[in-house]
Amino acid sequence: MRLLFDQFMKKCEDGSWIHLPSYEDIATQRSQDFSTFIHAYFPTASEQINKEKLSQGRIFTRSFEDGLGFEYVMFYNDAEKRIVCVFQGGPHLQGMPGFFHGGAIATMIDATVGMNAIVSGGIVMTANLNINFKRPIPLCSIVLINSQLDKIEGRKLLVSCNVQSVDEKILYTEATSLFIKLNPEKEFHIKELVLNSAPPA
Ligand SMILES: CCCCCCCC/C=C\CCCCCCCC(=O)SCCNC(=O)CCNC(=O)[C@H](O)C(C)(C)COP(=O)(O)OP(=O)(O)OC[C@H]1O[C@@H](n2cnc3c(N)ncnc32)[C@H](O)[C@@H]1OP(=O)(O)O
Repeated sequence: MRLLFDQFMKKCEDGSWIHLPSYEDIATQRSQDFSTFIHAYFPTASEQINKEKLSQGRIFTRSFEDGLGFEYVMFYNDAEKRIVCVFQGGPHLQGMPGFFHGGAIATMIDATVGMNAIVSGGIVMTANLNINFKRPIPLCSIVLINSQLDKIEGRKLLVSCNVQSVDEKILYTEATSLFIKLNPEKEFHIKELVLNSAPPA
């Protein structure tokens, strides 16, 4: 994992790739904006969200103890509209004995294509996610999740993705997704927010 991280960090040196911040980096810097964000985009639902619970909110993929759940880092290439996620799931993501749970794989795919759609299109939500599980992924192995923005049609963003072994010899999973941009008139400049929270390359 460290070796792959260093290889991608090297690619960041000429500015073609960007090491994306973790959700915690964004949340720590902008948690005071979360209520404003919810109120702007989900005015009806905002009344149903318990403010106390909101302050305890944690992104699902970062809610496990270190090393047991989702360990990952994402890199973004703006020119190619690609995000590569280097993912090493921990032992608490087991489904069939010895392999990752399909829901855990789906979660990481959603997080990766979702981040691609967010930096490309602003505030979006997943409307559809289609996944073909082609080979089981051995528990605790390191994989690459390669996502690509294919098309933007009005409010719709189509993002595809595959999950491969690090040597690219095994294709584990393929997915396509549809994201819908919410209330475009209330632009939240999420791309700047995400990129400005980026840790130094
Ligand atoms: C201060 C801080 C700020 C924030 C910080 C953020 C930091 C970010 C960093 C890190 C994030 C990590 C990233 C995670 C990513 C994960 C994302 C998720 O998992 S999202 C959860 C699951 N998704 C839902 O819960 C959606 C539920 N669905 C809805 O809310 C609506 O259905 C929605 C918004 C998707 C669309 O509803 P409408 O009312 O806006 O739009 P309509 O008119 O229905 O659809 C627009 C067009 O799209 C088509 N469409 C909609 N859904 C479709 C579908 N399922 N299949 C095909 N077409 C569909 C429609 O037919 C329509 O097309 P025509 O304009 O007529 O051509």
